[in-house]
Amino acid sequence: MHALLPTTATLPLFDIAASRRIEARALVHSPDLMERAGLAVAKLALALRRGDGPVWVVCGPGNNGGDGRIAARRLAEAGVAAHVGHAAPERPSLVIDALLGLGLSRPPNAEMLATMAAMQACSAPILAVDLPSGLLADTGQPAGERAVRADHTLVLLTRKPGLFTGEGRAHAGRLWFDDLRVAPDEAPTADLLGPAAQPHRSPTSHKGSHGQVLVVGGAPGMQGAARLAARAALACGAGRVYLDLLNSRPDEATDPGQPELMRGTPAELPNALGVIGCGAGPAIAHALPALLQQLPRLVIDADALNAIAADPSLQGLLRGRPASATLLTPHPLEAARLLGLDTAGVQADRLRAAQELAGRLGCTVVLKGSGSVIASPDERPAICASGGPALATAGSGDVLAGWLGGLWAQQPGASAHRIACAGVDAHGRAGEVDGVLRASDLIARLPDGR
Ligand SMILES: NC(=O)C1=CN([C@@H]2O[C@H](COP(=O)(O)OP(=O)(O)OC[C@H]3O[C@@H](n4cnc5c(N)ncnc54)[C@H](O)[C@@H]3O)[C@@H](O)[C@H]2O)[C@@H](O)CC1
Ligand SMILES: Nc1ncnc2c1ncn2[C@@H]1O[C@H](COP(=O)(O)OP(=O)(O)O)[C@@H](O)[C@H]1O
Repeated sequence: MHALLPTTATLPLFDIAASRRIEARALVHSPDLMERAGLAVAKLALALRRGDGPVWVVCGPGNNGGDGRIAARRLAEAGVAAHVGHAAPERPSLVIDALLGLGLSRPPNAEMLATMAAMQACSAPILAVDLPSGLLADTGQPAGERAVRADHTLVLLTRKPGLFTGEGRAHAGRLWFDDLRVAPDEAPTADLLGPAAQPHRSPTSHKGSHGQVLVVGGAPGMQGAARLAARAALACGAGRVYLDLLNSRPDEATDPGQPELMRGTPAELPNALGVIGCGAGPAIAHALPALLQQLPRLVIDADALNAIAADPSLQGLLRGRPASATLLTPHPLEAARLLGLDTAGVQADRLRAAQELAGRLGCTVVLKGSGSVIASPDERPAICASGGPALATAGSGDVLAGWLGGLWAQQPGASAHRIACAGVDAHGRAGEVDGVLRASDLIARLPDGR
């Protein structure tokens, strides 16, 4: 058993169907899986309980409840009072939530909701078994009006995608994992991102070796967005970074605070990697047909995504681009516009929404938000568990777009999917600070992308 985050390597995630298959095959050789699960829960409970009071074990009707009952027996064997039932004992030292796990199949009824509310009202920490009760393992959304908000979750046998995206992070608390000594014997449903290896930077390299980035955006009043993207591409290590500020005066400074940035246009830089849309406003719509047809690699963000959502002919141009040449970075509302859904429809199943969008438009998609999802045609999707609420600040998405552009400019042979995985994870890790972060500070925190 060990803490799951931060990850030091990319790890496999398995959805409910895959977890069931793995469990069924493992049970043939290891019929004592539930004993192992209960023992692991009891061990963690002993480490987590606060004070000397009894442990309250809330068991449901299925195997999740079975794990809880075994944990209660093991705790009793260790000399700790374990109270199994749906009413809280006096001053519990810990609550074990073994009400519902992988088998959650419908919104919890009133009785279940009342038990969940009673657990939540307890002052003792909550340890969820496998999943916080009421949270859907595949999507990270509550099945009904609420799911348990645990302080800790001990994930068993397989890591489930819903723990890392959508509402999963907010409900699971600190994540622990025990594989119950079973090695998964099928391909994962998705990857949980670990840190990417840094690309090599040759001692004889020169600025021409590290690519060109052209940032197109920053209409009057929103120039900061494009400047943040350009600064991030520069900080990442791109050899040359140019800005094309939309509707700017010819004598307007590109970025007074960043003298390394240069002015450039798509016509002058036909081989540059384009980062387009940051702070662009509606004016980007006119520039998009040429950008989509001319620039070999594109990171498309913000207003460029909205313009594409509103214009089927731009969607056609996007679909006509070569494979692995385009990376879209929508937040949930932008993704909803592109899919013709509302935001709730996207958030209801983020993995599926990102895959659907990637398939429809033939692009790599980074669906941003807690647990960003990376999806591409013909690639296994990935979920990024790094990042946190410090990233919920204006401009952090512009920094991401610029960072992705800077990484990709330096690695022209890498697929859009690989760049997205590497860049999103680095961006998330740089954003893991207590309190608040300004987008420009985020650039300083990002490791250089060599
Ligand atoms: N079988 C084994 O050996 C192992 C089982 N494990 C545990 O088993 C769990 C899965 O067990 P189950 O498949 O029995 O699933 P659960 O225990 O999660 O739930 C299934 C039961 O809950 C009921 N139910 C589902 N949704 C409900 C709702 N909204 N309101 C009321 N009742 C509802 C179902 O009708 C069924 O009776 C895992 O999450 C994990 O905790 C793991 O320990 C691995 C080993
Ligand atoms: N609570 C959070 N947890 C993890 N990442 C977050 C969170 N809030 C925001 N982010 C990340 O911050 C970035 C915000 O991007 P975006 O919404 O486009 O902002 P902006 O347009 O202001 O730059 C995305 O990469 C998103 O995934």
